[in-house]
Amino acid sequence: MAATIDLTHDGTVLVAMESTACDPHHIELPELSGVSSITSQNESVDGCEQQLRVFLRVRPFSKEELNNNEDQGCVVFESAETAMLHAPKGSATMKCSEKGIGQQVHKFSFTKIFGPESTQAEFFDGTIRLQVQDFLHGRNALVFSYGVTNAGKTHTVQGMDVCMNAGSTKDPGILPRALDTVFRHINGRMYSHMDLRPYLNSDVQKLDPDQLRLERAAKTALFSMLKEDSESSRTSRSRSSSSSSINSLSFSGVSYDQTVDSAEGVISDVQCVYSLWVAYYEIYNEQVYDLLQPALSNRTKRRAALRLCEDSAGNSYVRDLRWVHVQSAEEAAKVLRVGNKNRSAAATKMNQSSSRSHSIFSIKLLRIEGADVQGISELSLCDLAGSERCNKTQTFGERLKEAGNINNSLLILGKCIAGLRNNQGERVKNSYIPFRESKLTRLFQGVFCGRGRASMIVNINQCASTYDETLHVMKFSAVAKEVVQVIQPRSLECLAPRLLGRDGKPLLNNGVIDSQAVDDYLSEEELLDGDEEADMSILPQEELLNLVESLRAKLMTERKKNLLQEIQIRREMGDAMMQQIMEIEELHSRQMADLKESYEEKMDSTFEMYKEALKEHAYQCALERLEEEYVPLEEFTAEQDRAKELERRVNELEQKQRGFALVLQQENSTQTDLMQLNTEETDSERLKLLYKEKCAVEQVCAEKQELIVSLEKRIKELSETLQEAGESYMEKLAEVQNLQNRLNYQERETEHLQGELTERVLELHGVKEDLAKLTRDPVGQSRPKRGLLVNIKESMSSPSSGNLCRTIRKSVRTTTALRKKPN
Ligand SMILES: Nc1ncnc2c1ncn2[C@@H]1O[C@H](COP(=O)(O)OP(=O)(O)OP(=O)(O)O)[C@@H](O)[C@H]1O
Repeated sequence: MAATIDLTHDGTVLVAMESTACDPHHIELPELSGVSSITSQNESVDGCEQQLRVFLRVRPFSKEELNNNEDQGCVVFESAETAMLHAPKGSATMKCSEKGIGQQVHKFSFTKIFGPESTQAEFFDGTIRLQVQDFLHGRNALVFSYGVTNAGKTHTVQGMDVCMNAGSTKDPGILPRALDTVFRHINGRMYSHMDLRPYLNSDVQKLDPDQLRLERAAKTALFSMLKEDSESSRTSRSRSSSSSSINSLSFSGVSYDQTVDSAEGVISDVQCVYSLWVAYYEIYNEQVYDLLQPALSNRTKRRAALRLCEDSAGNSYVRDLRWVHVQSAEEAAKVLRVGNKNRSAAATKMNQSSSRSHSIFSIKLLRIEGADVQGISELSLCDLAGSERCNKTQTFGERLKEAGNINNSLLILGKCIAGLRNNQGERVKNSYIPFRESKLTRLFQGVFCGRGRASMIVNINQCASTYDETLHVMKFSAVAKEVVQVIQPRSLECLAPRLLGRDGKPLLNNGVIDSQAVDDYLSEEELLDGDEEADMSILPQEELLNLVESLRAKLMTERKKNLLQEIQIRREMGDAMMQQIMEIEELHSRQMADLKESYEEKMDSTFEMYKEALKEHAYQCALERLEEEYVPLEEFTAEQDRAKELERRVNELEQKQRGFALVLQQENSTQTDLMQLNTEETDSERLKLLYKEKCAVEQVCAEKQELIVSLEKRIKELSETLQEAGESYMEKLAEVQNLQNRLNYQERETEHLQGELTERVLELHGVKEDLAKLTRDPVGQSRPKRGLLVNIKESMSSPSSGNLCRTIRKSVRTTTALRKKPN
């Protein structure tokens, strides 16, 4: 249950009381005249805001610690309210600060600081004496000690010898001193019978003679556990029957200052008598055990775990917890010693007598006038188990489990305190406070939320080796100090408790239970899970039947409401999913279009690139060849002219040769004639000339022939180069073709994906229809009520919603595939 926020008319934001904080039947009761006159002069006015009081107590070093060089000046006191913590070398804090994370020095302020030299008396007077006075004046009070293991919590709460389970207390702590103060205060006004016993959270039960006999026997049995000699018992009994006196106190170290009490104002109403009851229990491994119940078995020393319940107003109490009527401080001390014997203490590495549980000593004071109980108040002193780091303390097995539970409940206490702090202030957030997550916080939820005053004692040692843990505790206390408690007005808290008989029926007429009010105050959680922890046994049978009927009706309404809510949520979920799927689909199509476009662009550009490259290549090749075979034009023309000239001359010469041949033939024929006629000298000269001419012509012919051959060779080479260029062009053309084929393949794939998308859309329509059918289901159909989340999960796993899930999964797979594909 979270603390609610109340915005008052003047704009101040307060942490208001929880529903557990006030009793419906109490509200109806008129304020009692006798109560209002009992007002504490030292505390703040009722109904106001008050900061949680946080006291720091620093214990002195032991000899062993001094020998181990634990004194490194880690704790320095600046004033009576401020202390500085200096990180020692080697601590995690120092290492962090060396790396630039965090600081080496931390400053903390407290309501008051008590140094190592402070005495138990000084501490009591400066811290909870006022709360004890408040308790005597009818107000609830809670004091809890918090700190790492071996920091001195038990010493502070119980004192030197009590915490060691030894005999009498030499140097008593706040608990024996509180008891002492109470007994001195009510001295001479003790209610001599034990027939009025505390019941549930803040009610009183009238015991009949049988119950009374049992109560007496139980008390005797309890004290006999201490195996004290009969002499001392007799003395005790005689003292019990008489009024309490200073000499009767068992806490030998308590020194009593009469002036303090007189200054606080003694209750003027002499008609009032008091009955005092105490209980002593522990929370060990998240189980509540009564420290005053004998163990179930001698071997295991375990007792039955008790249940934590809530009364009809939501106030927590421990069911079947043993309340012992005490009539003197000595009896109270005995109760404490019996409980301490049973307390789960085991030696840890850091503390030879370490408390492994949160122990709570509760005192209930009944204010009786005539036959009526006018008021009841409770003072609880809680000695929390020490937080510890498991590796440092070398914790194993059972000890490790204990440490885990201890640390967890302290963590939740821290969360609750931080939650209370966060829920107050200017910009309030009504955040959830996890009171119900641990037994400890559940028990004290009421006090934290205004049903009394709480104060915290922070115990620390100054050892360098536990510096980091100590710093953590100090940080926790800094948060706690910011918590502002809004204390309920006395008019609500100090009203008379109900007086109930053996069968639980209220004995007072004006204490009639308003079933409607109970209905209103029962939380929804209790209604739904039928938790056995809401104790209804206090209601009479008729009321119970009415209550059951009204609860059944309420349950039906709740179920209907839940079903409608479920349908609404399903519809909203369906719409949200549809919206999501549409968005995914749109995204897909956009991605596909983009993809297609980019592929096309890529292909075009690649094609263009290859084309360009091919052209370039061909051009380059041509250029190279041209360079190799380049002949200037004039030279080529001149050469051609020469060739033509030579050809012409060859032709001329050939004609001439043919002419000569004819001539020679003719001359040969005539030569025979002339030979006879001409002289031999002329013939030979002509022949020589002709022969010379013939040789010259033949030489020119041969030259021309060579030139022709070389030209033909060049022509052949050129045609080969051309052929090569053609082949490489063909190759490039083939590559381009290949790329074109790939582009076609990609296009086909894109079409395929689009087809799949269309299929998904059709499936979606199917799912939408399923949802619509679901929505049309009749509202009144009874279904097993197992919680909204479970039903939603079931519906999601049902065959109809299976399609939806598959669709979503497929969509997600497609998206993932698409994301991967482009690369
Ligand atoms: N103010 C003090 N003066 C002298 N001795 C002290 C003081 N406070 C604590 N000590 C001693 O220190 C030791 C550890 O104290 P104590 O057992 O109270 O620690 P604790 O915090 O209760 O430890 P745990 O959480 O493990 O039970 C005891 O021997 C106790 O006597």
